[in-house]
Amino acid sequence: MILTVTLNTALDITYRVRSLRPHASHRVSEVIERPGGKGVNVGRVLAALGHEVTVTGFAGGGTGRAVRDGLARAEGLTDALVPVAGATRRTIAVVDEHSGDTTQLNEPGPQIAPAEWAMFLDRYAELLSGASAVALCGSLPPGVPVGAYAGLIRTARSLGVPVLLDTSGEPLRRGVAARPDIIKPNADELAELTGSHDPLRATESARRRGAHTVIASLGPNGLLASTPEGRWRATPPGRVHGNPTGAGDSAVAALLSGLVTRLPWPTRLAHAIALSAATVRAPAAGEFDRQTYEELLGRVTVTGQAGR
Ligand SMILES: O=P(O)(O)OC[C@H]1O[C@](O)(CO)[C@@H](O)[C@H]1O
Repeated sequence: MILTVTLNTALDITYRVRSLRPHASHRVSEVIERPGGKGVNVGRVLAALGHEVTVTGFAGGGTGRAVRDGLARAEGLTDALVPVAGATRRTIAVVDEHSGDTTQLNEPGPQIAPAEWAMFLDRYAELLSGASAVALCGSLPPGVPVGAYAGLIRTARSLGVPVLLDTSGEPLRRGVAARPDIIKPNADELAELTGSHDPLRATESARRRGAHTVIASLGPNGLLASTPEGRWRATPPGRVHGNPTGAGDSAVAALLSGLVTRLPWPTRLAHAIALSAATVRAPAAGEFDRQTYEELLGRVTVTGQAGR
C-alpha cells in the first residue's frame, strides 16, 4: 500500500469564467467540486493507475464530509483521515477560458488541537507498518508544529519506509534536514530553500542540505533530477494547454509509482512528465486524461546520465 499524508486537506472547487478581471463580477460557467489537498490528489491519481492507496491527514465539518464522500467513490483508495472539530478548508481554482490562466485561492485550514495532532501521530505510525512508500504533501494547517514533516520523515526512515516530501517554506527547510528520500520542489520553492536561482546549482545544494534525491519541477519546461544514481533532464514534447492545477501532484504520483515498481529513473521521469501534462488536459486536479498520458509517454525527451 502507498500512504499519502495531507495534513491540510481541502474541498477543491474549480470555477470556469470567460475572462477573469479584478474588481469585476463574474458569471461562472462551470463548477467542479472534488476532494483535494496535494496528497489527496496524489492518492486519487495513484488509485486510478491501479495502486492500492491509503489517504491520511485531517478532515472536519461539512467540507470534510464532502471530501470523505468523494473519497468513498474512488476505487482502490482507503480513507484513513483523522476527524477534527474544525472544518476542512476550501481551495478555489478560477480558470480563465480566454487567457488559459488559472488563479488559485487557498484558505488557511482549520485549527488543529494538540490532542488531534497526537491522535494523527498514532494513526500515522500504525499505517506506516503496512506501507511500501509514503508521500507527505502540502501546507500545514494552523496548530500543527512547523517541524511536523521532519518528525514524520524520521519516523518513516526508522521503519525503513521510503519518504517523498512535497511542501514549501520552513516546513520544507526543516523536512530536508531530516533527510527525506525524495523532494519535488518547483523552481521558486527550490530558490527559497537554497538561495540559488540557478535550478542546477539549487538541486545540488538541496541534496547537500539532506535530500537524497531532488526532482525540481520547472513547470512547462519539464523536470530536473539529481539522484544518487545520476542526473537527468526530462522535457515534454510541447506545451499542453488547460488547467495546470494538480499537475505537480500527478508528477509526485508517477514518481511514487516508479519507486514502488522499481522503474529506472529516465522511465520514471518520462511517466512524471506525461502524467502531469495529462492532468493539465483534465478539468480538475487529481484527474488525468488517459489518452494524452499514453500518447505523450513515448515522446518525452530524457537526457543525462547515470553516475554520481
Ligand atoms: O496545501 P497547499 O499547498 O495549500 O495546496 C493545496 C492545493 O494544491 C492543489 O493540490 C494543487 O496542487 C489544490 O488541489 C489545492 O488543494
